[in-house]
Amino acid sequence: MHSLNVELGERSYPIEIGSGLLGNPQSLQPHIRGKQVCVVTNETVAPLYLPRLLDGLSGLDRVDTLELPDGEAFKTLDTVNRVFDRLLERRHNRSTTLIALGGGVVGDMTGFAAACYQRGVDFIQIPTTLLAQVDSSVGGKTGVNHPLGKNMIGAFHQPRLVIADMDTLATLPQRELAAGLAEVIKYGLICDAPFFDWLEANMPRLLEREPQALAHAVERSCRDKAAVVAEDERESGRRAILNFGHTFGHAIEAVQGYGNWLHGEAVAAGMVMAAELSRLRGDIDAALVERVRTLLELAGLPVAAPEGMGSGQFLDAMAVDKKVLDGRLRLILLSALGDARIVDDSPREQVVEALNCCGAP
Ligand SMILES: NC(=O)c1ccc[n+]([C@@H]2O[C@H](COP(=O)([O-])OP(=O)(O)OC[C@H]3O[C@@H](n4cnc5c(N)ncnc54)[C@H](O)[C@@H]3O)[C@@H](O)[C@H]2O)c1
Ligand SMILES: O=C(O)C(=O)C[C@@H](O)[C@H](O)[C@H](O)COP(=O)(O)O
Ligand SMILES: [Zn+2]
Repeated sequence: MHSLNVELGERSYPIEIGSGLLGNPQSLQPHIRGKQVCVVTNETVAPLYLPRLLDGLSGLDRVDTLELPDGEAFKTLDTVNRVFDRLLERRHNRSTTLIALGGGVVGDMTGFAAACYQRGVDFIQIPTTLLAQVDSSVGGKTGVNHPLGKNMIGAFHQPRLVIADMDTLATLPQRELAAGLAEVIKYGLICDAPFFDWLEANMPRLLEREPQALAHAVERSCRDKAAVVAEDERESGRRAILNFGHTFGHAIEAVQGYGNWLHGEAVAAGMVMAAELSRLRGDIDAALVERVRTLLELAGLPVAAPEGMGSGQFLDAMAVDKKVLDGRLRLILLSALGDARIVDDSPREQVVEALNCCGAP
């Protein structure tokens, strides 16, 4: 087992990465402060992993469970309200701990419920998708979507513990594995050039789910993310680099309808758009853009805009991005492999040209 720490003073917490962690009371129970927990999961993950997790929780006074409907389309306030209903029906108090068992959708909503319930209770992340293990379970961004924009309602609320049990990846559909690889590749691009080189050499091993390769990718990604979050917990500066590809990607998710393009797929295409824009500004060369495209394609990810989605639709949807300041788009662009920065002076025509390069007329 590998253990990392997210260093945030009194809000610091461990990320435990390994095999056989789910049903082990020793990995979980020392981190549960009260004697009550509510496990929030979904209808797909519950039959696969809830019984094993419940073994790891035996001995507590109260263990309630809640199964939410599955899918990005259900990442809404209405669904979070079902968590509040369950907690109130079962008289959970401020000493309760919510446990998110599932992918990023369950994690983001459970974290948001934990941030709000009785003004804030503990929560633990048990991510079961690659994307959630390498990204969404770490860093404390929680929330839900709005029809007009992705993750528009939310809160920063750090978990007390993250447990990434690598065994859960065995049942993940290949399309979901690829979606997680998009965020893994993101770390190489924004802050870890040697990791990008490693990914180029080892992508076939990851796609074959070789345990050592997957464990290395999860650990390295979590390490990279934890370092950025420790520097800037609430995204007042550097943390925004974790949004590389996301302004374009969130536009795709919203315009296509939540769940039609997976988050990781939309981010993959968005990263190519951001790389093209970086090239048009003269910051990186065409050879690096090709490396980005090639690696994403090798991972089985889309590298162009959805069919029929034009640059006008992109720009409209991108105008609600949370990074917009005084009406100006702020985009995360590359200065080099492994080096990203926030840019607020890209002319509209150049953004349109980058979109054109990626198949959006
Ligand atoms: N908070 C953050 O920092 C952050 C970071 C990145 C992404 N996100 C959010 O995360 C969400 C995407 O998360 P995701 O990619 O995990 O999607 P997801 O939560 O929808 O899970 C993908 C699918 O896999 C299923 N599943 C989960 N674990 C499984 C397993 N072990 N075996 C088989 N099936 C399994 C789920 O039921 C779902 O159908 C998006 O809403 C995105 O905005 C948040
Ligand atoms: O943790 C972060 O910070 C991120 O930006 C990680 C992203 O991968 C993630 O998709 C996040 O939810 C995007 O946040 P948003 O604030 O841009 O909606
Ligand atoms: Zn993301």
